[in-house]
Amino acid sequence: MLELRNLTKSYSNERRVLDRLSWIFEPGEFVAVMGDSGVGKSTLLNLIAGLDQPDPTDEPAIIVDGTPLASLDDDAATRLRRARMGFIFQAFHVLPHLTLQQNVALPLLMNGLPQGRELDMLDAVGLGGRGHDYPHQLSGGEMQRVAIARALVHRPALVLADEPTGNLDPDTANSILQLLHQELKSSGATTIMVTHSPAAAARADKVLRLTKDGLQVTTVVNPATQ
Ligand SMILES: Nc1ncnc2c1ncn2[C@@H]1O[C@H](COP(=O)(O)OP(=O)(O)OP(=O)(O)O)[C@@H](O)[C@H]1O
Repeated sequence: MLELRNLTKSYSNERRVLDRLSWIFEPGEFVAVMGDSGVGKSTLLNLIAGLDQPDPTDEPAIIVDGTPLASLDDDAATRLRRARMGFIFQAFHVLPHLTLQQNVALPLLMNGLPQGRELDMLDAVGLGGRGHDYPHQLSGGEMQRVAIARALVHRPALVLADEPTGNLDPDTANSILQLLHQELKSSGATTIMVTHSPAAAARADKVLRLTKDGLQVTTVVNPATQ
């Protein structure tokens, strides 16, 4: 589904953040990415999302569904991102001037898909009946639920999540993770979740631990994820 080949990223010719990282993400796999602060976890997500460019290499470094990202022009990359990816990023805030229903419907609108599924998604995340509310009327946990609904509404093949429970209390974080896990498994999306939380990582099928020297892989044996 997604292949990384010798993915390398340096900022301003200084230290390399990612150094020849290679990995294959299988369809439907839920993978947690962990590692020390500054090791390059968010950089990895940004590169996969096409929000930042890797160092140039001879062979393609990021291949999505067999297509090298670097072979796409800006328009084609935007279309791929819009149609095939869902984001749960702090930077992709829920838009304050749109209702929850309008926020969740945005990916449908942008992909020219029929409207309607946003209501099912709001129901699925426990916010059915609140579609006409505005984001400022929500708690932090509810806001994350909206972000999850919006990330999944257009049935993306690849979901990228950066610390989806980072600023939530443990109980809320746990219920959000449970919800995310359930929605991801029912949609069959490949998921890459950056997290510092061992509890969050324990829900994943695999944990990639980025280190300054390379990559360690832990396979999480968690009956709840099978
Ligand atoms: N735009 C940028 N310009 C220069 N350096 C950057 C830029 N973005 C990130 N870095 C540096 O790259 C390194 C990796 O950053 P990144 O945000 O990917 O780390 P992280 O593993 O996600 O960290 P954390 O767990 O603290 O969020 C850091 O040293 C950071 O300062």
